[in-house]
Amino acid sequence: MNTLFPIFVKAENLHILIVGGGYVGLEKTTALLANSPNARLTLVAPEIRDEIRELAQQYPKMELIQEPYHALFLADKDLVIVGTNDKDVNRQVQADCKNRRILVNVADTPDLCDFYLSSVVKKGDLKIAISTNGKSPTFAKRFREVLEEILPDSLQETLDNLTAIRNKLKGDFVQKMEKLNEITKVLK
Ligand SMILES: C[C@@]1(CC(=O)O)C2=NC(=C\c3[nH]c(c(CCC(=O)O)c3CC(=O)O)Cc3[nH]c(c(CC(=O)O)c3CCC(=O)O)/C=C3\N/C(=C\2)[C@@H](CCC(=O)O)[C@]3(C)CC(=O)O)/[C@H]1CCC(=O)O
Ligand SMILES: NC(=O)c1ccc[n+]([C@@H]2O[C@H](COP(=O)([O-])OP(=O)(O)OC[C@H]3O[C@@H](n4cnc5c(N)ncnc54)[C@H](O)[C@@H]3O)[C@@H](O)[C@H]2O)c1
Repeated sequence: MNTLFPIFVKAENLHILIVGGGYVGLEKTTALLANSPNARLTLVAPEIRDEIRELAQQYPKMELIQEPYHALFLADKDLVIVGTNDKDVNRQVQADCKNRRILVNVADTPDLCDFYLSSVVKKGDLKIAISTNGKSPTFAKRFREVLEEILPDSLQETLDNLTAIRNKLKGDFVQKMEKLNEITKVLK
């Protein structure tokens, strides 16, 4: 059964810890910054890839700590993503997070994840997150490419127009809702 509940997080309101500075650390850092360039990120690992160091130079709210993980690094963190090449470390981080009620993603172990990252389609203000319930991240990536190809750039204009109409509409909540539903029938 697919019981995942999708939400859109204002990552800039959070302090996120990434544990591991290899390919997985790079992939998850890139995904976060591509969507939320103002997110406060701390990455901890004894070895950190050069590409991650370059990102840290471009994003002032990203901090690197070149040390092995310690539970003390969880202080003040809201969300954690772990992807080291040491399964015991990954499991320890997950257990420490659970003890502190911090949401955690263990990249290579879906069963230990409180949340998954998704493939993200972006057309201006429209954002679509795709998940396959962990079944095939590659399918999610390919489906993102399909949607990116077929969604027209004019979507932003539609959204801007609808915002303008929404702000101008008079009447109570129900009247506004009925009007907006009427106007957008052509989109079906
Ligand atoms: C969507 C995306 C978001 C992102 O990471 O930003 C994402 N993985 C992406 C790519 C990708 N990851 C992997 C490949 C190699 C091919 C393959 O295995 O398919 C490719 C393809 C590539 O890179 O081309 C390997 C892999 N991934 C996971 C495992 C462990 C396992 O399944 O057991 C392994 C095996 C590791 C090993 O073998 O050791 C697990 C997860 N990966 C997820 C997300 C979560 C489920 C999302 C969902 O519900 O669909 C979940 C559960 C946890 C998480 O990571 O959050 C991003 C595409 C972004 C884009 O381009 O749009
Ligand atoms: N979910 C995914 O998308 C995905 C994709 C590919 C691989 N994986 C899996 O994720 C794991 C990591 O892969 P990788 O390619 O990033 O490995 P990698 O070898 O490139 O990097 C491992 C990183 O873990 C760090 N590390 C090791 N011990 C640590 C500790 N005690 N504290 C903090 N950091 C520590 C290392 O310093 C290094 O930065 C592998 O098990 C791999 O199979 C997951």
